[in-house]
Amino acid sequence: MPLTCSQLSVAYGRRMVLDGFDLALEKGEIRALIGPNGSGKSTALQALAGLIRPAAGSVAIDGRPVDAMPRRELARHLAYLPQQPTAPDEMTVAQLVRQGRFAHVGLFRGYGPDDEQAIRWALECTGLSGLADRSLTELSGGERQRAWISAALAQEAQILLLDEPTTFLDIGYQVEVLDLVYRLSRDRGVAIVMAIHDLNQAMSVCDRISLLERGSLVFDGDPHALAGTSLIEQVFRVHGTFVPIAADAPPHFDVELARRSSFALQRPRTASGR
Ligand SMILES: Nc1ncnc2c1ncn2[C@@H]1O[C@H](COP(=O)(O)OP(=O)(O)OP(=O)(O)O)[C@@H](O)[C@H]1O
Repeated sequence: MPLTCSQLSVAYGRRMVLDGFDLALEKGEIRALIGPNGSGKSTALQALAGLIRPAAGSVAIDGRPVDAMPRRELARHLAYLPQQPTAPDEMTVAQLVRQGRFAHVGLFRGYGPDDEQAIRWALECTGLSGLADRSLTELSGGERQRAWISAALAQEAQILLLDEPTTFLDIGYQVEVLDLVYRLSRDRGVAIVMAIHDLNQAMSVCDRISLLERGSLVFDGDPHALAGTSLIEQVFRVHGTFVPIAADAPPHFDVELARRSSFALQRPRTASGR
């Protein structure tokens, strides 16, 4: 079992934002973390990455607690891509991706052929080989997103935590990233947890789905099982139905667009009538 956590809870100050979160991530599994804004997805990913000290519970990789693991060793097992990563403006794509190898090089071992190959592979996978010498400021939002994905890939970790990896991407690159995630899991046995807002992409690509509501896990199971519940409607406060799309694929959620507003757009008139 590459990544596990049990009864993981995180508080910011006195406010508990993740409460009793459980995960048992298998080798090669793709797990979607879904839930409304502010439900705790990013917090869960940060806690899984060992970046936040939990108020309770613990995270382990192959049974070893991550908080006892030296950072470099942890980075060889686990790559984490936050929602809004930052880097110095002048950094080039190649430099950023090169940094992804930091866990594999050290005081006594510089960059070798293996590292150069991993960097080339990571750039190719994200279609960035031609932009390697561009600085990050000279990229579009989507290209920058792919540069960060590339850096995470160069890390060649067996566990990949991705926080909304398709957010800034056009539909073509969204599909490419999801295909890449699928190939990494199936061909290389990489276990992936990704926070994602597109429910139907999660239904199509992921083996299992964890649904969070106000910091609590309200569902953990496969997409077919989720489609058998009314949780999506309840948790996201929408109307819709799951509709079949193909015999061998999980159904997709067809949301009903009510074209109604829950708040008045018209400003109340004053006594003067204006
Ligand atoms: N550094 C912080 N300090 C205090 N509260 C925080 C901090 N980061 C997040 N929160 C709060 O914790 C809760 C969970 O936030 P989190 O970012 O994990 O949600 P999320 O599900 O990833 O949301 P989104 O879909 O909007 O990205 C929210 O109520 C948020 O306001």
